[in-house]
Amino acid sequence: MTQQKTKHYPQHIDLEPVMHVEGTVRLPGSKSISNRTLLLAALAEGSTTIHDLLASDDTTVMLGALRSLGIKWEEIDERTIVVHGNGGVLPNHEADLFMGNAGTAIRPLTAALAVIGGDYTLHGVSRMHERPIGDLVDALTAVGAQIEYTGEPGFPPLRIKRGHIHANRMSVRGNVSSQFLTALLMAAPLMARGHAVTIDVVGELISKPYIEITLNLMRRFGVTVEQDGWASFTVQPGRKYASPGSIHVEGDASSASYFLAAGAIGGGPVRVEGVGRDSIQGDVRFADALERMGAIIERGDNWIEARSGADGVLKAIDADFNHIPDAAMTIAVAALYADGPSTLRNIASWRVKETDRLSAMATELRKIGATVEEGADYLRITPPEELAPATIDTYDDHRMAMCFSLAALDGKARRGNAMRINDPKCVAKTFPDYFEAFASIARNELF
Ligand SMILES: O=C(O)C1=C[C@@H](OP(=O)(O)O)[C@@H](O)[C@H](O)C1
Ligand SMILES: C=C(OP(=O)(O)O)C(=O)O
Repeated sequence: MTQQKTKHYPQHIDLEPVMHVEGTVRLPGSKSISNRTLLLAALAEGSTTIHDLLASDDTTVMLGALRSLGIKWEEIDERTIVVHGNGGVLPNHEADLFMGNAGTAIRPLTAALAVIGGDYTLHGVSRMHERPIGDLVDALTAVGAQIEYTGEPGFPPLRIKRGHIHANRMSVRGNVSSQFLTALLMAAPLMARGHAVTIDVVGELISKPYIEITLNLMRRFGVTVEQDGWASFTVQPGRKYASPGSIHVEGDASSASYFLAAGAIGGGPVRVEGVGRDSIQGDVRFADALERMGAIIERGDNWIEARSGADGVLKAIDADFNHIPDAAMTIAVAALYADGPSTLRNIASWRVKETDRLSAMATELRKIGATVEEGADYLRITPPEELAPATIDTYDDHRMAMCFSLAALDGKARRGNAMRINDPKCVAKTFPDYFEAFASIARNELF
């Protein structure tokens, strides 16, 4: 019943040093677009054919949840799914939903289920039970939702019952995760029955480009949100989701970052296909950061290409990465090849993702010889004279595994090394075939 095919991974992968990278990679579908599209299609009137949907752990849990809720969908082929929307009504009023570690599944579903009402339990892997959800639950309970914590207050698991929602105006904090605002926005048309619903953001809003993805996809499903800067968002009464008929999922711009960085470090050109200059994903701006580091970037409608600059040495960077928290992890590893210390600022949200990424990143970069200063919300990375071979722990975090594969690359300033990546199966969260794709751009045997 799940879409993702089971794949077998070894306990660790040993990467040989890579002398040169070059080639083209077709990206898997965007996780952020896939999971939003699945939920919007389920809530819409009519059937939606979704092309190039991501097949990974995060979409598998969303598809499984929709099926448990009584939403019908079928797989046409490996990359195409048809979801039969049920117009904002869920056939099953009771369900136990396993959400893995997918923030893009549990947060939007919590809001939608709390508004629709029923008897639902949402839980996930142990790390999911340490990832905050209190700001979203507070926003929903303040307008009449019934949500209980069955474990630690502020964290999943959750039990959602039928509440009495009266939401003309609601507010949510935006400084821990933008996914809470995304969740409320996607549920807002279900609340805007006979009156408008305004959502005010309290304090700072992080990861803003992800809100743009949400608004863009809601618009494609027929609901326009009125926006007052980043401070408040209004859905007018009577707006309902309607299927656009068919929708195409862009390639994942965060997944693109590993290949673009590879091209920038290891010669290139490396081209990614599936995202381009018109992408709706903020993470395409990762290419701008690489450009600042001296890489040569070219962009087409549906592709981006990176290669090393004229002297081949990456320039150190000091920048705010709040807008691209996921792709910024790739910059942290690219910084190993830079001509001086790099500073990644305003990335406190790293602490509450798949692992505490500030701490994990600092620990693993040090194994390769870097000097790392770990602040509350920043990392300062000074590359070593020479990179050391290392065994990298991945903390059940797909991005740790994917980023650190880059340290096998030969750069102009520093040579790559044999890298052992422990527990490579964690890449299945968003990119089950990552290591095959990485091997396809290595111009010597990788394994
Ligand atoms: O809405 C989304 O699709 C996402 C938002 C970001 O999370 P935060 O808003 O928690 O930073 C990002 O890190 C995550 O991978 C996907
Ligand atoms: C933070 C991430 O995931 P999630 O959608 O679970 O928040 C991520 O993919 O880097």
